Amino acid sequence: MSSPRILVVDDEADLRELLEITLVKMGLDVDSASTVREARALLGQHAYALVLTDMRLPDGTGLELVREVAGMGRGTPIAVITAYGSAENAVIALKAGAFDYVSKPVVLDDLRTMVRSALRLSEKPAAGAAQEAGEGDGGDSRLLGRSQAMQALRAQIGRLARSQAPIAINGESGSGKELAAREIHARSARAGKPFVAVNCGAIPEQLMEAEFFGYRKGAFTGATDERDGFFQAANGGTLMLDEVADLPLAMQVKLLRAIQERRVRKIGATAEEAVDVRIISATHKDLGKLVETGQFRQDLFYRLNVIELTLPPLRERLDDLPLLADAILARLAGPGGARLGPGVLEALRGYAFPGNVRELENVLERALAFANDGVIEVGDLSLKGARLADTGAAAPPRDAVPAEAAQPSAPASAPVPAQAPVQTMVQAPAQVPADVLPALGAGALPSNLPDYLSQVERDIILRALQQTQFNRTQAATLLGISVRQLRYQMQKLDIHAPEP
Ligand SMILES: Nc1ncnc2c1ncn2[C@@H]1O[C@H](COP(=O)(O)OP(=O)(O)OP(=O)(O)O)[C@@H](O)[C@H]1O
Repeated sequence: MSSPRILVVDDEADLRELLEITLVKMGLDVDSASTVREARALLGQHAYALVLTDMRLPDGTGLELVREVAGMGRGTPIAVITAYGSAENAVIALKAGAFDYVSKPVVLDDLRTMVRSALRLSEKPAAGAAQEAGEGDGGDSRLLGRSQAMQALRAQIGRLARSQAPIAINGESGSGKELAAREIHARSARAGKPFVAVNCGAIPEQLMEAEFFGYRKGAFTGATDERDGFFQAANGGTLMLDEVADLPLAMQVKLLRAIQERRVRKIGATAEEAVDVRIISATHKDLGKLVETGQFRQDLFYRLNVIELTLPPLRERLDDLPLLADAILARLAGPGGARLGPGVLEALRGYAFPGNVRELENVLERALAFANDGVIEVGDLSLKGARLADTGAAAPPRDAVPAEAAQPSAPASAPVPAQAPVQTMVQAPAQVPADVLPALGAGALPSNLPDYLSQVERDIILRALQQTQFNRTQAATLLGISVRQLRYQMQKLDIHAPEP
C-alpha cells in the first residue's frame, strides 16, 4: 500500500525543504510546488491526503488555494502556514474552509500533530452520505429530526467535523447545543480522544485559571498534588466551552492567549506546554451584543466565532415532535412501552416549548407518571405548568406530582473535574422531599449541622429548579441569588441531571 501523499506549497526554499524532510520522516510521500500555478497542476494530477500551503505565494495567495480545494468537494484537508502573529489570516483561512493552520516559525511538533489529525481524517469515510445529503431522520445521529432545519444542521455538522476550526454554537436553552458539539467531536478525526464539556458559568472566578490550565504541586495553599486542567484533559480532542458568555473578562484574556498560542502554563510552572484541542463554544446569549457593551472581548469573540452553528428552536420544527416524542418515550419506558393518546400531539404542537427538547423530555417524563398503561392523555400533560414565561405557575401542584415524576432531565452541565477527561459530569438528582426541612423533632438538634444545612440548601435549590423546569436563570431569580452562585452551589451540592 502506498503512503499518503502530501502537497507542500511554499516559495521559500528553506522552509519548503524543512517541511519536506519532516513529512518524509513521517513516512509520507511529498510533492512540492512553489507557486499557485504549480500547485493547481499537481492537484489536477493526484489525490492528496493533505495540502499544506503558505499564505503568500508569488502568483497568488494560499487563500485562493483553500477556496479551490474546498470547492473541489473531495474533502481534501488543506492547511495554511501563517506569518507570526497574524491570527487574523488564520481565522480568514479557517472561515474559507481550511482544515487548520500552523504559524511561523513552524514548530515541528505542532506540524506533526496537525498532519496526523489530517491523516486520521482521510482514513475516516466522508461523513455519512445520507446525512451529508440531508436525508433521513438522523440515522445513527443522536440529533433527531426530519425537518429541513435538522437535515441542514446534520449536513453542516458533517462538514464541520472535517475541519479543526473553532465553532460557536448558538441556540436557545435545551435546543441541543451540547448534543451537537458531541456529534461534531464524534464524527471528527478527534473521535478517539476526549470530549470535555465545561460549563464556564459554574466555576468560581478565583478557581478558573487552575481549572482551565491546571497547577503544579505547591503552587498555592492546598495544591498538594500536580493537577491537569481542562486543556490538558482535552488534549488531542475537543474542549466545549458551554455558557461561554459567562467567562469573566480576566479569564477571557488568558483563554484567548491559550487558544491562539495553543499552549498553556500550569499555575506555578515556569514552562508552557503545547496543547492540541479543538474549541467549540456555546451560548444562548447574543455574544455580539455583549461585545458591543464591553462584557465580552472582541478579540476572543472573533477567535471563537470562526464558524457559527445555529440550533433551531423546537417550535420552529414542530414536525419533528412525533419522532422526538417516540424516541423519548422509548428511552423512558422501553420500546413500545408508552405512546401518545388521541389529541396529545396536537396539544404539544400548540405549545411554544421555550425550554425546547429538554422541556419536551420533562413534559413527557412527568406525563408518563400519570399515564395509565403507558398511554399519555392530553390531561396528563400539564403544559400550562410547563410554561417558562410563567414562573409562579411553573410547577404542577405538588400534591399532584409524584416526586419521581418531577425529576428534571436537564443537564445542568457542571465543569468536568480536571482529572476526568471525558464527559460532562451528570448524575441523577435526589428527589425533593415533601417538606423542605429534614424532619427534626421539636427542640431537637441536628447531629451534624453542616450536613443538615447542606441538605436543606440542596432541597431548596432542587425545588426551585423543578419549579422552573431546570431553568437556572429563573431558579436563581426565585432564590434571590446570581446564576453564578446557583451554578456553584449546584456543583458543590452535587445537583446534576441524568444523562439522556
Ligand atoms: N435533536 C435532538 N434529538 C434528540 N434529542 C435532543 C435533540 N436536541 C436536544 N435533545 C435532548 O435535549 C436535551 C437538551 O440538549 P442539550 O443539553 O444538548 O441542550 P443545550 O442547548 O446544550 O442546553 P443548555 O443551553 O441548557 O446548555 C438533552 O437531553 C438532549 O439529548
